[in-house]
Amino acid sequence: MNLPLKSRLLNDPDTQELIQCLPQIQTQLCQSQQDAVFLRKFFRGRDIQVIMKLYRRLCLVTAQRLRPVTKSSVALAANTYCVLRHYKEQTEAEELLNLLSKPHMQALLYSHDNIALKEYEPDISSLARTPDKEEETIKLVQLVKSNEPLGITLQLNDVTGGIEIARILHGGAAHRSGLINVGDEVKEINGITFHGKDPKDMTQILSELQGAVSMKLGTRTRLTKDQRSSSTKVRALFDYNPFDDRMIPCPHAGLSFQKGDILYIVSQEDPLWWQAKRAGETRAGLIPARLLQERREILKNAENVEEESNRRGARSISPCRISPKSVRSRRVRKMMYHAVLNSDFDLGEIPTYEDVELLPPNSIHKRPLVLIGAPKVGRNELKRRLMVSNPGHFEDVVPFTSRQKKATELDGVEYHFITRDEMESALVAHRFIEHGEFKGNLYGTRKDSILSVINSGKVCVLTPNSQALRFLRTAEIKPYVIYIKSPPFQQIQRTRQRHNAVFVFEGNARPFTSSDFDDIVQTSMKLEQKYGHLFDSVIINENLTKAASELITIAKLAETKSHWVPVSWV
Ligand SMILES: Nc1ncnc2c1ncn2[C@@H]1O[C@H](COP(=O)(O)OP(=O)(O)OP(=O)(O)O)[C@@H](O)[C@H]1O
Repeated sequence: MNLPLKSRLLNDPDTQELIQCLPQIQTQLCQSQQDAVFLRKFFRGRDIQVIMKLYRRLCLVTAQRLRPVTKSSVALAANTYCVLRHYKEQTEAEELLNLLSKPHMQALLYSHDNIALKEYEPDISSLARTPDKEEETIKLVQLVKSNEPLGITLQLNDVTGGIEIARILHGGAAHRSGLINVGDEVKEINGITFHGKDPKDMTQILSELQGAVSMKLGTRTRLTKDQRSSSTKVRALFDYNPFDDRMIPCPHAGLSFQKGDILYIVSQEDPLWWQAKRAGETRAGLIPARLLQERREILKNAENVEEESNRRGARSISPCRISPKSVRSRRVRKMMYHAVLNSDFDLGEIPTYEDVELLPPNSIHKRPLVLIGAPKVGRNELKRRLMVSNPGHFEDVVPFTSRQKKATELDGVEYHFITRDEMESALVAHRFIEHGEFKGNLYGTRKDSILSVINSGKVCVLTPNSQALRFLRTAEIKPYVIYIKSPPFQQIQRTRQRHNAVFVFEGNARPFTSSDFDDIVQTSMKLEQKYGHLFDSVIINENLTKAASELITIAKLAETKSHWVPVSWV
């Protein structure tokens, strides 16, 4: 057991057997003495022995049929951590908390999940990291560096103490030269020795170089995998600034982006750090891979859940802060099926990246326009103005209700009137994209109403609640989502008061109050935060005439231009 690694490898029974068989093979196969020498050297080589050993271990593990108990130990640990924080005083809890917060434990759980999810590649290179001295070749590379970075990141090889090229950023100077590979050891750059130095200091030196750069690189005899190229296009579902990211190997090599940006993924070689660029750009930067971002979000959500439950706990000890009257009026408004900002809606969805593709315009399937916005921000006013701008081209859908028809109403005009039983069975069959109950009556918009407008060749215009986006964003409907955003408080107050705008609820009209404006501004912010990544266009509804004309322009573009959509829609 205590034999040095080399002797242990040479004692590997399978390779021993192979070596013993060599003379026999030699007489049958080898043409020359040179070939025989090569084969012997090859089988005695360290790499092949490591492979054999690994193979035998894998056979053993496969035979044992090990199964992971869970595939999400990271999330489980995060949840456990949150729960345990309430019991900090107890020694056992404190000990476990301490254990779970250790980076090594987190790394272990993270690796466990990767293996459980089979998110690994058989990379045996780390076992045979030291190249044989006589097999190492030195190459001299000359580049001319302008203001742009070289486009490489460095890492320390713990075994050799050398500094290696960890990544080559797609489109950067190093990538374009085609002369540098991942895994090359940087011996010298412009006469500065790199061996044994700190990669961070060396990265700094690299960034300061100007003009001709002479690099002395040690190349591996083993083949490094080519950077896997991929044409995946994604829409970012979160904002990212590499300089705020403590995990990124080199912030200068990062690519910052905002929610909704379209990114071209040029390499997914590294399971934690992808390389991406924007359309038209040549140089790529590092972005967190989907897997890494998901894990981060899971941890963040666990923290938020904990904070939320703490807040709720705090609220429950100070009841009756809101007067009974305001509670009642709030409840009445929430019961109507808009304005429900229910955080349960998106549970289970982790916003990272959405694979997208360009959808060309289609005169047969005109994409429905979906206006999303805070209640009373002006969606219906804008819809009305859009529809009169081109009568017969746009159409809205008539909702269904179980309420009694009034004498002044016509079936199929204000509503389709059906019985409660009919309404309920359609609900059970998931035929509604949104529904709600008000004063004992059901109301809702049916999916087939939308499809029938689409099939008629008209542009369907909808103003559903934001939660309906989940049911609308399908390959069948392919909606174009326009966010009607509130201007800041002072502007909304000024424009609405100048326009004598009224707040209508259940047929009763009254002037807007400051608290209504405040509600609109706050709800707008929350909607944007939660659904911003799903918006194709944004209109700020300050000046009504301007906002309406923007809507008309956007509607035209939605119909006549290609747009990025989830890849499954194309
Ligand atoms: N930019 C604007 N300037 C002035 N008044 C506006 C503007 N936009 C809308 N309004 C007025 O604000 C009031 C509310 O607008 P509207 O009914 O369109 O809101 P909404 O978003 O459709 O509300 P809900 O979603 O609750 O039906 C109306 O009186 C409308 O004329």
